[in-house]
Amino acid sequence: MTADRAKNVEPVLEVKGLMLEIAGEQRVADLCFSVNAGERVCLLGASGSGKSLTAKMITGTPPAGAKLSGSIRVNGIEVCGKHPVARCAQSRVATVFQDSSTALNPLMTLGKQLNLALPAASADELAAMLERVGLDEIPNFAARYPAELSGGQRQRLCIALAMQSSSALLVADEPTTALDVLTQQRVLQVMRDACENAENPRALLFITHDIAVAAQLCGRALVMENGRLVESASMAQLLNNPQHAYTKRLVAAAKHSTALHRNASALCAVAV
Ligand SMILES: Nc1ncnc2c1ncn2[C@@H]1O[C@H](COP(=O)(O)OP(=O)(O)OP(=O)(O)O)[C@@H](O)[C@H]1O
Repeated sequence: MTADRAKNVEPVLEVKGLMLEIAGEQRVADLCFSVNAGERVCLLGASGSGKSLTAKMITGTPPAGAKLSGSIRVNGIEVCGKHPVARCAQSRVATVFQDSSTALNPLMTLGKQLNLALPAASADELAAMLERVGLDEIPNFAARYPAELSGGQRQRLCIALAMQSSSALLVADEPTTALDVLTQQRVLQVMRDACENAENPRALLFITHDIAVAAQLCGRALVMENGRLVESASMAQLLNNPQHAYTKRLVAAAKHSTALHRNASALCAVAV
């Protein structure tokens, strides 16, 4: 199968009957879903519901000793249980994880790491990339080491690098958690643009427990509870007519917090 045919005909990500067991305990059970090119899908769920383990199986980095079964196809190519370096270029996954501290080489300057990661990029292209994620105003950026950035700055750099990769699938696990609200908006826009790229539309699996952030970015939602998928719907359906008890609680809590924000803004307006 050619890359073009795979891109046009099959979903970029197709998960079927996926299971994961750690030390004899089932942590993820019978997952089935798919994500098409250009689609932004969020994976929601409470803490411990299995979102990160699902992301790790898709990216090829499950915990050591975990037992996987089922199927994960990226661009039509089976990758379940395959380490990232054993995957062919077409089936590689660009990733951004919650903790950016391990994604960069602590002993190499940022300039060197950018040149290694993107050898064909011109100085202008690198500057534009840094500007998109708000890192362009940091003095002596290229000469700094990762430890000389804040956690949020490191996270933005990792997001920018993932966006530059040619992978058709991006898996982002809580990528905006460490960011302030304005930077978060900027990063969401970068991810939106990467998926909507007309020449190379990407599929995004966005993992979060924050339904408000998910609603800004994603058109479709999957909800996990206790390692299982309990709801799958368009974002609009999920917000207007949640079906599962957990989703109902999540939506009600998000609406309550939005109402609180609205009241707080009204109070501020009165105070002024
Ligand atoms: N390496 C591991 N060894 C044993 N159990 C694990 C391991 N990693 C995760 N688990 C367990 O598997 C379950 C799912 O974990 P996972 O990290 O996928 O949750 P999550 O939905 O991403 O939660 P959070 O939103 O808090 O990040 C949890 O009960 C967790 O304790």
